[in-house]
Amino acid sequence: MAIAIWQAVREWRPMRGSVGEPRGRGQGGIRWRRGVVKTPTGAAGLVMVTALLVLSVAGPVFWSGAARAMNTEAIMLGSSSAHPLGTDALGRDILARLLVATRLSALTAVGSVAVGALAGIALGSLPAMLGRRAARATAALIELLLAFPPLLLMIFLGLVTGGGTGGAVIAFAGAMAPSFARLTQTLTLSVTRSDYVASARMLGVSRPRLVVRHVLPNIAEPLLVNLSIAVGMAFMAISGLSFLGMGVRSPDYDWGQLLNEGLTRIYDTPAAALGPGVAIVFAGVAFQLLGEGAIGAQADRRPARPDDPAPILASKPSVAGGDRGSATVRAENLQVSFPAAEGVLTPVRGVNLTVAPGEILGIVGESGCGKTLTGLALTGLVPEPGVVRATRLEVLGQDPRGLSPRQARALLGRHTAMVFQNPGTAMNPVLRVGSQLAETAVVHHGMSRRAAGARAVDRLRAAAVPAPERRARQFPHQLSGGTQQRAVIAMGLMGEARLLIADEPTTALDVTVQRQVLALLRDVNSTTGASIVLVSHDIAVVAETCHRVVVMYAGLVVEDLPVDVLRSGPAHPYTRALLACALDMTGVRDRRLPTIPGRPPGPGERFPGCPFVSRCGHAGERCATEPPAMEELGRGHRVACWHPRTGAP
Ligand SMILES: Nc1ncnc2c1ncn2[C@@H]1O[C@H](COP(=O)(O)OP(=O)(O)OP(=O)(O)O)[C@@H](O)[C@H]1O
Repeated sequence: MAIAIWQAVREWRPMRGSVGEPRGRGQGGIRWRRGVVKTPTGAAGLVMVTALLVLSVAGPVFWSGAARAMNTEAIMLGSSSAHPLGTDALGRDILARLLVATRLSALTAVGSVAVGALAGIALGSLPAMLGRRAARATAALIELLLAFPPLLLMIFLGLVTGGGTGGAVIAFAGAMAPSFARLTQTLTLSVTRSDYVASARMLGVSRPRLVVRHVLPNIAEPLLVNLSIAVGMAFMAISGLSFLGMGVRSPDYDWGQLLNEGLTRIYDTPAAALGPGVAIVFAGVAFQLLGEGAIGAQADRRPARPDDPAPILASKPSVAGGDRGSATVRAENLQVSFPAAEGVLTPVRGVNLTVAPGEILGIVGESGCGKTLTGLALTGLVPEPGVVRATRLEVLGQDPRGLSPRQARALLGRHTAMVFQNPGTAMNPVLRVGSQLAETAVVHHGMSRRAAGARAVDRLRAAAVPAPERRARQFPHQLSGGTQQRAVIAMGLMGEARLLIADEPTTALDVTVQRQVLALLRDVNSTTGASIVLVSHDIAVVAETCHRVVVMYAGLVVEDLPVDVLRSGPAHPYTRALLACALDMTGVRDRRLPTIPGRPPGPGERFPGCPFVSRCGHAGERCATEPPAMEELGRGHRVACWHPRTGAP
């Protein structure tokens, strides 16, 4: 039994779960619970835990009479149909006592975990609430407590408290609290680095409130999983203490005490020891399975590996210094629809895309394929009465659809910048360029007008605007198109932009200025580490600027590929046709420019198979009837085509 306690306490290793992913309140929990039931281990654990719960409630109600009834004529009887586990030294039925003891065993296990977890969570959260020095001292205290072997700590606490039921509870709680404190500290740290917490902090939320409202709800899932496993361990450990005489004492009794009594007659009546032993193992396994099931459910909720983009750039530290591991943008089954006289129009029919930190993603496709609306949906700017739906939509860790105006300002205003096609309309014509830029810093960063003005000039310089001091004093119409676009990009740089969405930023510019603006975007990306989504109908522009390209057709992504694969040979006939149509300035000048015959389906049209079928030279029967699923071709290259091509276009 001592070995069992040792293993129970020693094997208690808190497991980390997924954190920092803000979910719609309640929804994540429901999916989590459903996930637990769906996994075989989780379902088995749930059934076993429910059985234990029922027994701990019903046991004392139905069997306490039998458990108490002494019978001097039935002392120390062996197993029989009347007493399956035999009787004890006072002639009491051991099975009845075992069933009755379920309640106390469960109460002590759950109670000790509750006390230990509360103490651990409180201690582990302190570093995030306190000032730097106090936080360091708390972290050191956690380290110190962790240095004590949990078994020794438990026995020590058991002895100090004088044993008994309360002593056993405190002993196990004290042994597990340091591990829980460490777990909470680690999880809290990862969440406090995320942008939504940074935003809340910048908005003046106090540290304790930050932890209670923003951090703890986001780490609740992994904590709960570990709690479940800890309860299983507690059953074994506290039974072990009782077995050793350091836990529950007469006249109370739990499974450990019954095991102790049974073990003295293991050779005569093995069932008397076997019964409590099986009960302890059953409870331990039940909570362990439930915890494992919850871990499985968490893992299932994470996106499948192939959907994760292969990072093309090493992730640069973002300006905001935030959640570096996660994607800047993640959209799954993104749809944008508009009510219309002829029914609902859905120009964006189910886009999946991910933008990694520091990545430049190009969205390319013919006019009307839904590129702009996709970009607008990411920034919460889809015009009324447009409806945005998505299985998952995250921009810098938050769903732009669920944000209050204040939150949207904090997220989109500070960390996201939009560069529009027409720089002339992107700036207020009656305000000087410098004061427009400064406005952003005053509103979002509370800068003084003077400091904001100085920053505006600095940012104009960073965006390679010539004579920035003079330009800052001018009105937008006094600037050339290229300089206007630079000024708009500079406006995006006023905050701590981690995501720049540039929608056809060079379409209104001549070729020379176009190249300069694209070079500036690449520059911004490499110097600030900001991710960029570049929307363009021009595949040559995208190929020149981006790390990765998403090709859209009729509101769907038909190909998602690294730019070198785009150059060497994309797989979708549509992408290949787009490339073939691209203007080649070095090519033969009198060559007739190829076009793609036909037109894409409109936003109100339905198609049972591939949307490109009517224009594709390689289409087969299946293409007209069955929509092709996105297939992984390796190296982050995915294509939705029944007949993907290979080789140079
Ligand atoms: N407010 C709106 N109401 C109804 N339909 C709209 C609205 N905005 C866009 N659409 C339709 O959605 C479709 C996709 O528009 P979107 O601007 O996203 O395409 P795009 O690929 O960016 O094209 P372009 O290159 O011409 O800008 C178009 O057919 C357009 O008519």
